[in-house]
Amino acid sequence: MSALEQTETAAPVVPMLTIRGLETFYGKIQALRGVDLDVNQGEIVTIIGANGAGKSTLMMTICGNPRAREGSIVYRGEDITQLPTHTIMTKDIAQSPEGRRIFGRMTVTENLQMGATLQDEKHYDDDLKRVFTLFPRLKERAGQRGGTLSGGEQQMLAIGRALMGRPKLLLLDEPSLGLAPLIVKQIFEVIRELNRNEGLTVFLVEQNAFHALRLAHRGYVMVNGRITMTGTGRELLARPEVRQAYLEGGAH
Ligand SMILES: Nc1ncnc2c1ncn2[C@@H]1O[C@H](COP(=O)(O)OP(=O)(O)OP(=O)(O)O)[C@@H](O)[C@H]1O
Repeated sequence: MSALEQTETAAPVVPMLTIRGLETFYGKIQALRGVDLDVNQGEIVTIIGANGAGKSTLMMTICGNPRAREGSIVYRGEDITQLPTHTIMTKDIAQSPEGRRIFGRMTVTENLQMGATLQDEKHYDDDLKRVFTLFPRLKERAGQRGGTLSGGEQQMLAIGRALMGRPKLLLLDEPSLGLAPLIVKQIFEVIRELNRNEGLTVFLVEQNAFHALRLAHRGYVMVNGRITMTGTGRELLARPEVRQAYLEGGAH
């Protein structure tokens, strides 16, 4: 195929998130060191790395807390680097944070309602139905308090709550953390479906490199606040350095 044919047939790349030279500090501790990263519309992009590499900090910096000291974050053409978190969250970005942070005393349905507060009420019934279809376990436990759910159900609830905000970009921080392999598989399958069927763009922070790189179109490896490698999920999975550091002996 000629280069021209390739250009004609390839789907256009539409940048969704463009991060350049990002530096984030906690007091004197520098957590991000000149991070460059791109997420295009319709992609699943993952960032993998060891404990303390800076993955969560990157995700939180995208959401404005902590704020970047240097560099820029452009979301769908708009520079959001210095915007407050509550403003960023009105821009069709939803986050499912590490540790889930669901409301333990509220029921499953009430938790989901909290995710819909910025949405038009007319979508509510349909959106609730959609989350219950994606995660039938949540439907079965609709009236149960969040704090009494299993870890896997809490993770489904955190993702479901994020989806109630009708995001165009879904940020997921370690959805596999502490979960049994079968539940991880189920949750990742839902993320794949959302991406394939609805074109949802996903940015996924993960320590579980095996699952994350199999799911993602592209991945980044972070070491000590720096991006050290990038490639397609498949390319990274095949690299000996990645296998040695993040796969061999690891639980997957
Ligand atoms: N609130 C904070 N105050 C001071 N230092 C922090 C704070 N949060 C994170 N750090 C430091 O910033 C660095 C990056 O941490 P971060 O949580 O982003 O890493 P991570 O890659 O997400 O790790 P994990 O996979 O363990 O969640 C670490 O050295 C950590 O100790």
